[in-house]
Amino acid sequence: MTLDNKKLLIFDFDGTLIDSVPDLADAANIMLSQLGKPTYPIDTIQEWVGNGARMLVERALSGNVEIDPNLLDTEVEAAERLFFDAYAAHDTSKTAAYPDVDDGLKQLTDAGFTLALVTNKPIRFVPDILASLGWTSYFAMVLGGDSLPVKKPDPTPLLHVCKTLKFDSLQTLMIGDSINDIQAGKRANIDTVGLSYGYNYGKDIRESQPNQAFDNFKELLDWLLA
Ligand SMILES: O=C(O)COP(=O)(O)O
Ligand SMILES: [Mg+2]
Repeated sequence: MTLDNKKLLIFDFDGTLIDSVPDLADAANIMLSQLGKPTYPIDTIQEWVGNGARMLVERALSGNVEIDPNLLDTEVEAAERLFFDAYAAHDTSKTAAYPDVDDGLKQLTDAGFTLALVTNKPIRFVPDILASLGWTSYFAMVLGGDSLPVKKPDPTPLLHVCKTLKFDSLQTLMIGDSINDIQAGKRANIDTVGLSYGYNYGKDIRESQPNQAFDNFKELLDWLLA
């Protein structure tokens, strides 16, 4: 892979730019307590993040990354409402940018890259979190997990961003912490960068064979801005 022609950087959000698991875990545990169910430590809940809020709720109700097949839709929907209420009240309480991201987004913008955000997080939560970090103006386009009928690892959200912003897949780089980001990139014929510090079901992102992998945002910046 060469960086020469890369113009559009599509970033994942949770586990890539922000450490959001403390707030997601609090919201999941508030929901579980309200339902009289057992709560879980943050390290456990971290391994349930990656496929959007609905799946996090289903995994929390199951107490496992594998979803209990006996869960009822009505039960999940009621739990999801409780989770959404709890997360809306706490989506920026403990959420913080990873080191070097805040300044890095500015440096990448100044260097002429176009930035976009594609997260599996429900879109309703994204604008407030971006605003709380002062990042709204950095992103030419933002898609949430429910902005389109399908989410990552489906390639559709990435292809939709490329088409809307008028870049082809060869001009684009997908940067994320999860196998879902890497698979979406590969299926869209977009080169991928894996970041190892986020949430990937407890697995090393290098197992997903991204084109490049870095252990912190600073290394990514040094490579992109070299
Ligand atoms: O909400 C999730 O499950 C993961 O969100 P992400 O796609 O920004 O990592
Ligand atoms: Mg992520």
